[in-house]
Amino acid sequence: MKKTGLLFGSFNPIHIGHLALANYLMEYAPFDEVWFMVSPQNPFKEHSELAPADQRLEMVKLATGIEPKFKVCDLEFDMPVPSYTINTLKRLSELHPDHQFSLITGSDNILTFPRWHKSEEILNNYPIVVYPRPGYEVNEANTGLSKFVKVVEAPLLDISSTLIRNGLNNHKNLRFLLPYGIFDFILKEGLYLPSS
Ligand SMILES: Nc1ncnc2c1ncn2[C@@H]1O[C@H](COP(=O)(O)OP(=O)(O)OP(=O)(O)O)[C@@H](O)[C@H]1O
Ligand SMILES: O=C(O)c1ccc[n+]([C@@H]2O[C@H](COP(=O)([O-])O)[C@@H](O)[C@H]2O)c1
Repeated sequence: MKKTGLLFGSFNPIHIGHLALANYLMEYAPFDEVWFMVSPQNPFKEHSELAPADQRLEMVKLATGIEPKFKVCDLEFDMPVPSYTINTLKRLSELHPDHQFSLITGSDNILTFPRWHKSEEILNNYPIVVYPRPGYEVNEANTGLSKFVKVVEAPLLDISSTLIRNGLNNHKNLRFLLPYGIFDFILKEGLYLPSS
């Protein structure tokens, strides 16, 4: 069985915080592979704040292509929106019986987890690896999900896609907060600019 970590996200856009985390967990969880699952529509996010899904996917491919143990998954592109994680997990397990999937998620997301669609079913069937994000204190006791959730320490960069979008919106050059090639892609495609 291939131990596979699933990093679900909107990746709006992908930034070096995502890559650093995936890299660290690949080595220290450890995982044989980390799959970046690009969600076209997070059930909790406004459609209007998201760049087109195809361009977000393209950026994730561009950013991760250099690492053979990173895979990009567009399975949710052919599934109903919004993207409910339980449906994707079930589909993945059917398609890849030789993989043992774990969900990787930040403490920001685990705090809303009880409101996720069929969250109990996720808990009962998939290990969840949670890492703390600044401002979202979490430990095995306060998640209330202790039995199924493993909290891991990972070095984190205090960067978010929101910070990137806001900066770009203010004409800031944030080239080095983004994986190689992504800043140029964003400029070329005219994403996240005041006029777009
Ligand atoms: N700097 C970071 N370090 C570690 N994990 C991160 C970081 N930024 C995001 N993540 C995690 O990556 C996953 C996908 O995140 P997402 O695409 O929502 O990025 P985000 O930066 O949180 O975006 P936004 O600011 O738009 O909400 C989530 O589990 C999130 O917790
Ligand atoms: O399944 C749900 O009910 C659910 C509720 C909230 C978020 N999610 C998923 O969690 C992932 C993280 O989203 P984001 O936008 O914070 O990167 C993304 O894949 C969402 O579709 C899933």
